[in-house]
Amino acid sequence: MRIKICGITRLDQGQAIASLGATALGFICVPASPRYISPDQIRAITSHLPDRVDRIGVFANATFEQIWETFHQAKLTGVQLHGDESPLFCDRLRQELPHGELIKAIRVKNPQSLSLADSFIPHVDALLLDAYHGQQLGGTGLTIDWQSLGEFRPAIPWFLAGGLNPDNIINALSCLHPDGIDLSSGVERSPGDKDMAKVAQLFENTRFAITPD
Ligand SMILES: O=C(O)c1ccccc1N[C@@H]1O[C@H](COP(=O)(O)O)[C@@H](O)[C@H]1O
Repeated sequence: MRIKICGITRLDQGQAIASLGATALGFICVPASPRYISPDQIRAITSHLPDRVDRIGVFANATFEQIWETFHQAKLTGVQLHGDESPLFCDRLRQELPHGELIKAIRVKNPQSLSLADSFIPHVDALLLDAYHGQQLGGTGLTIDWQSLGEFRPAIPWFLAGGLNPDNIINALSCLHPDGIDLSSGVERSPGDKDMAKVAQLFENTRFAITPD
């Protein structure tokens, strides 16, 4: 199972989280977010990470040019689209960033949200399900009703996100079997500042779900 820790803003924390076993780190490229980090600041972190760790930029309704430039400038390996991007937009990104992993986030509001997720399957590499919030796009700490995802088995890998933390992760993974999990606010002291004790606890509590290389 992949473990992505999102909202990284500090090199020391990024490196420590990679050492604990994160398979991916996420960087928030959404200017309105309190976890925003500039492309140059991301690069200062990504340049000092082990190659095995994926570096994912999180965007929401950004232009193609903004994503393309940030991807290269920040030395990212993937892009997470967390806004209202269309399948057509995903196709274009995939064409122009052929080596980048493309993850489409869907904010789950109702059963139709899962049909929307399915409609992206031919256009992206992975899906990510996050909780819906009326005003905020992500990093809300809200959880999805996991029971409502019982039938969700897309034909491509998917991440479970939304309000996950060291305390609820065992319960979440007893209900669902995602290919990956993604956490942000559940393992931080304040936006962008990770709580390393909580991150360590998370890895301890998910050890049962991690298959050795
Ligand atoms: O974290 C943010 O500030 C953010 C802003 C805009 C879009 C996405 C954002 N974060 C993503 O939200 C989910 C869930 O976060 P949480 O665990 O509930 O705090 C995660 O995928 C982040 O990448």
